Amino acid sequence: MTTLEATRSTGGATVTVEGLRVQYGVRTVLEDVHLHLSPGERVAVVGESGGGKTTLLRVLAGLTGVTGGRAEVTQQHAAARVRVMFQEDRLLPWLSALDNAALGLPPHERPHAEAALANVGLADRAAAFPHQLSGGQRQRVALARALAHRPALLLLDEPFGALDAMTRAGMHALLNTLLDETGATTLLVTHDLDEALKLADRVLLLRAGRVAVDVRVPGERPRRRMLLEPLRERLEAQLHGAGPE
Ligand SMILES: Nc1ncnc2c1ncn2[C@@H]1O[C@H](COP(=O)(O)OP(=O)(O)OP(=O)(O)O)[C@@H](O)[C@H]1O
Repeated sequence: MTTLEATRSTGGATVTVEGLRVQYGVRTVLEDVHLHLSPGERVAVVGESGGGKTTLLRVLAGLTGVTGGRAEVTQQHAAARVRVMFQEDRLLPWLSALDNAALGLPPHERPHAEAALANVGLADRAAAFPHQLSGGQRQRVALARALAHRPALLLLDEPFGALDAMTRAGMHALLNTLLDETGATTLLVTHDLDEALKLADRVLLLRAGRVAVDVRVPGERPRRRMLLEPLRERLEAQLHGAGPE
């Protein structure tokens, strides 16, 4: 088994969201959201702060209940494996990088964690504890942990928000390679339009709890930045409420 085979998911999940409504008390955070993700599709969700991005991700993770409508994550008509990666690495300080990557896996699946750690370039730091690793390395362990579970749906909530620009660029390249290999359906919440355009095939813009824009990113990956400039400018304007929808 090669390391990439070990972390390859069994294909991507299908996500179906219909008429989704989420309220916290009297406050409506998501309203009449419709969304369909095909297996292997990569979608970025952008939008103003408080627009409901994280809430949508949490609904798909099963962490937040819905008030109305439905949200389903399936694979071949069964519930699909879902993993979430957050802005904070959420590593346990008393566990080694490998033990963190293997957290929650049954013992016979531990080789998947070893393979995932190798895939993020940290095979030689398997015995290191989180405090002995840089911020970028810790996020790579967090990514390895998510991938070791071979998720059919990978949910990323501002996963690189706390990293410096250089480290973030390295993570983008790594994530693109690993996602190509795993085939997982991916939903990325980000504030960074460049990150969205680099990693996703489709960008959703949430405004006031609704999908205001749902646009396909043109061209094949890796995409030339210059070709994306018109879409970037359009999304930038829409993000700040200035552009037409
Ligand atoms: N558990 C909760 N109880 C009450 N209100 C909440 C809860 N979680 C989120 N909210 C509110 O719901 C709204 C949407 O929050 P959410 O985190 O989904 O937005 P977001 O688009 O991800 O924002 P940001 O970009 O700032 O992270 C916000 O106004 C937030 O204060």
